[in-house]
Amino acid sequence: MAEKKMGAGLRGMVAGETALCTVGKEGTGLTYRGYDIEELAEKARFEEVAYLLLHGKLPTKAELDAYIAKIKKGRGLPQALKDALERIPAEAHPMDVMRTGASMLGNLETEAEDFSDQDDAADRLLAAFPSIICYWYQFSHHGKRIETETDDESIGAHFLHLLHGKAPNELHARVMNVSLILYAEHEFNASTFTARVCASTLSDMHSCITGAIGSLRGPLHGGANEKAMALIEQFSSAEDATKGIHGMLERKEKIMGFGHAVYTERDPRNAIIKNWSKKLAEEVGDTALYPISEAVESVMWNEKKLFANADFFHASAYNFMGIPTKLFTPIFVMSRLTGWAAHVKEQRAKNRIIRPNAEYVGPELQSYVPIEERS
Ligand SMILES: CC(=O)SCCNC(=O)CCNC(=O)[C@H](O)C(C)(C)COP(=O)(O)OP(=O)(O)OC[C@H]1O[C@@H](n2cnc3c(N)ncnc32)[C@H](O)[C@@H]1OP(=O)(O)O
Ligand SMILES: O=C([O-])CC(=O)C(=O)O
Repeated sequence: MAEKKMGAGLRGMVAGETALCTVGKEGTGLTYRGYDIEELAEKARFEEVAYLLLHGKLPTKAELDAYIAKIKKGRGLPQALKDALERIPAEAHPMDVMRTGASMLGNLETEAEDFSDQDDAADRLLAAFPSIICYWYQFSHHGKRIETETDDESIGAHFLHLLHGKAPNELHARVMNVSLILYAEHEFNASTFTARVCASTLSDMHSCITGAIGSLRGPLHGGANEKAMALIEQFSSAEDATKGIHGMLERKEKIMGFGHAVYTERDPRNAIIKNWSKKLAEEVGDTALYPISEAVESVMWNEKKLFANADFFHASAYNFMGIPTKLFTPIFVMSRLTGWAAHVKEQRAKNRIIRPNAEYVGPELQSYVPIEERS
């Protein structure tokens, strides 16, 4: 019997099982272990969601307190890692810094071969990522060697504190919390699939995460939030954006932060982050970025029936909190680490090496030609 031909990009193919997440059920849904994203974004702390993904259930109060204490303890960086970060130039892309940080930590705190400390490896990366990116950023851009151990209760506040040198206000801490929840998990997206393929060879946690960071970096995936910012910044007003996007569509250019491989009607994360972006716009008195973003959204829907994905309104939201554009995708890493590591654990628990086939489209069998006879 002929094998079923794969769709381009494996679109629509079921490539394995997961108990972690449903994406696009009935066109729009998103749940983490059965909990709806809208409810999690409204009521939960990111640390609870991390625990839910990594440990299979929402934590009790005592479990959450212990988990937060563990994360706080993991914020310090080994000297060898700081030395490595100090050698990375300011011009480097921060996603490359994240990739190096994960990999270097794997050299210094290698996971046990039997994976008995896989939870510790994941929790350490969760705690250390904000420290890694901010240590590098502050050293390379401002010549400062910062102390990365803060007393902030949340991972989002810890990041903003290290970035701005002071604890964030309540609104900013809340938006970071929501943002980290929204980005935490998304089934078999490209970066998570990368992590699972790596895990299926029985490789170590740090290799899986390092590979996943590489996949997330691309502009068709996590890198889209930075590209969305660059797009919005091109325009001076909502009218200018409307005209500009029409022109881009006529020229068949891709509009970053729109479309999705799975959702067909809307990305449920968009309305949530858009709402918070609006609140931030009011806080800073913005009269440009938010209306421009809405204008882009409206043209994309009216002209192409393409909706904003999770990345689009994250751009303005992060900008309003004073986060440099090039640090946008590293925030995605700080969050998605939880989904990646949970998938690594899930893959390991019921493993078979992931090794699909390819349809061969190359030349027929041919004879080797000695080099002196080749034209
Ligand atoms: C958190 C995340 O990772 S979400 C995704 C972030 N990425 C982006 O925002 C990048 C921009 N978007 C895209 O490139 C795509 O929509 C993807 C990568 C997200 C999904 O890709 P696919 O599932 O392959 O969608 P596909 O490319 O088949 O889109 C269908 C049609 O819509 C068009 N389209 C899709 N997205 C866009 C877009 N952002 N701008 C303009 N046209 C688009 C395609 O060109 C295609 O048109 P065609 O049939 O005439 O060729
Ligand atoms: O699911 C995808 O393909 C991309 C995405 O939205 C995510 O990873 O959050």
